[in-house]
Amino acid sequence: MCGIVGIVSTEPVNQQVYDSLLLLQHRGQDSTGIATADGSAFHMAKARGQVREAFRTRDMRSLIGNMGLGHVRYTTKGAAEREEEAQPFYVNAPYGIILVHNGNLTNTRELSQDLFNIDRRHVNSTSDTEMLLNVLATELQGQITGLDLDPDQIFAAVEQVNERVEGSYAVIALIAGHGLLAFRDPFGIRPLILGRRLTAKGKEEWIVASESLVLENGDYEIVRDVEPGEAIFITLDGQMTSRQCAKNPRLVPCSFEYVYLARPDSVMNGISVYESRLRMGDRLADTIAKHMPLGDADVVMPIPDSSRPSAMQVAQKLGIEYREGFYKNRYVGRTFIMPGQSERKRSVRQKLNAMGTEFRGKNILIVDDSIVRGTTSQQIVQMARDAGANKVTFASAAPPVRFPHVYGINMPSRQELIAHGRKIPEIAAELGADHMIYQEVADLQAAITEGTSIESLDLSCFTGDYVTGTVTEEYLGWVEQTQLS
Ligand SMILES: O=P(O)(O)OC[C@H]1O[C@H](OP(=O)(O)OP(=O)(O)O)[C@H](O)[C@@H]1O
Ligand SMILES: NC(=O)CC[C@H](N)C(=O)O
Ligand SMILES: [Mg+2]
Repeated sequence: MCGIVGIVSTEPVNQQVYDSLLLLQHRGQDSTGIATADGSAFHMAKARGQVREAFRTRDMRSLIGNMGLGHVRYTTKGAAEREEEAQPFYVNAPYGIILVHNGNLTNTRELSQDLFNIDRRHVNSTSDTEMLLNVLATELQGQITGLDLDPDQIFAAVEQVNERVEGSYAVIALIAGHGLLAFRDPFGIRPLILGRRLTAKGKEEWIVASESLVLENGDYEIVRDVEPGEAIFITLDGQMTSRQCAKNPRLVPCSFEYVYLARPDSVMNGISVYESRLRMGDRLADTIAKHMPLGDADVVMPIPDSSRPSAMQVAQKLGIEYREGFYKNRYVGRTFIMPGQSERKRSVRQKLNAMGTEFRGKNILIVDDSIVRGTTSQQIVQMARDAGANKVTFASAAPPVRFPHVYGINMPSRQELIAHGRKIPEIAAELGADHMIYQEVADLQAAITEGTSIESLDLSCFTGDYVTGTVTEEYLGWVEQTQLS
């Protein structure tokens, strides 16, 4: 996942885009970029690292214009360390398009061949986003007849993009001299939400972003989530039109957003992330009660930050004291979304420290939101033991992650997943825990969708069922061989 934002205003947008990216920082830490449009001229600044360290005052000064977009990257395809693969990407024809993308395309092999052989386009990186941009540019080029561009032509181009591209994509693009285009894949796997506000002068401003907290923070009214398969076009003077551009749209949002990725204070597809985490805790407590004699835990402890709501709820439901025994260094970022296993491993130790008094002689029930590679949990169990814990039970608010996630989360190979090919007692042994308890898949689904009309979720990393057709055994093998770990 990455974080994206786009704004059409009547005033300069550079600071607003910057502020929005700061709020989306938890979605990507590898690199970041901002682009603005001033009339028909684009301005762009992108760099490796986090928002606060990437942009200088001189970058901000150069980002002039009343329409803009921004990106924070968590690499899933291409190289995390190469600055030229940071987003946004730009093509000069037709009109000039600049684009950001959250998601991951699963038919990049076919796309790169078609772009070269049929469309005669040169893609200068290994990024799937640059391919997506070139497909959009080709299709838009195919629609235009004269100098003008109308929304019908744009929507027809997005229809073609939806035909050619597979995987997950929430996209925002600026079309020079015309406006802002945003669209979401036919399954709405990755999030995108639309907001509006009036300026002091009574003019309408629009925003699209990955998460609702950005809208709330900027005092925007939440209009709605962009529908799966829907495209939205906002002209430079604030006229908004939208159209369904997919043949068979069906909402199948990514469950991992609710488990880990999104900020708890966001509402995504009408579901409060925080409340879904509380419900995960509720259901996990029932499973724990079934599998563990209650005397086996003196305290419930979260692994800060993401598991706090679920752990709190587990403690309350089981009537066990909630204690915070791990102190988190707030200056270390999220470890799971760091590129490279050695950095992730080192960061867990830097990030968390166990406070002896909370552990000595006690039976501890540790709750984390998810266990993926086991990088965090292995070290946590050891830290608990070193601090004098008696029994250590480890509970996960998500089911075992046994399959790669190919829709925008960097867990491409089965071998690196601690639960892959292991039974639960074997995972416990691997982590050094006395006992392990995982959320059931049906409970996770119910915890997220309860009280909504959402029928399906992307649960592929737990079940191995992929909603887009192209994810075959052969594809997964190819991803394992070629992608980052
Ligand atoms: O099994 P692993 O491969 O270690 O991955 C899972 C862990 O990584 C995440 O924490 P992270 O430190 O990224 O962020 P957080 O502070 O939001 O919990 C997640 O919350 C788990 O704790
Ligand atoms: N996590 C994401 O959304 C990543 C977007 C894109 N696939 C990239 O690697 O840059
Ligand atoms: Mg965590």
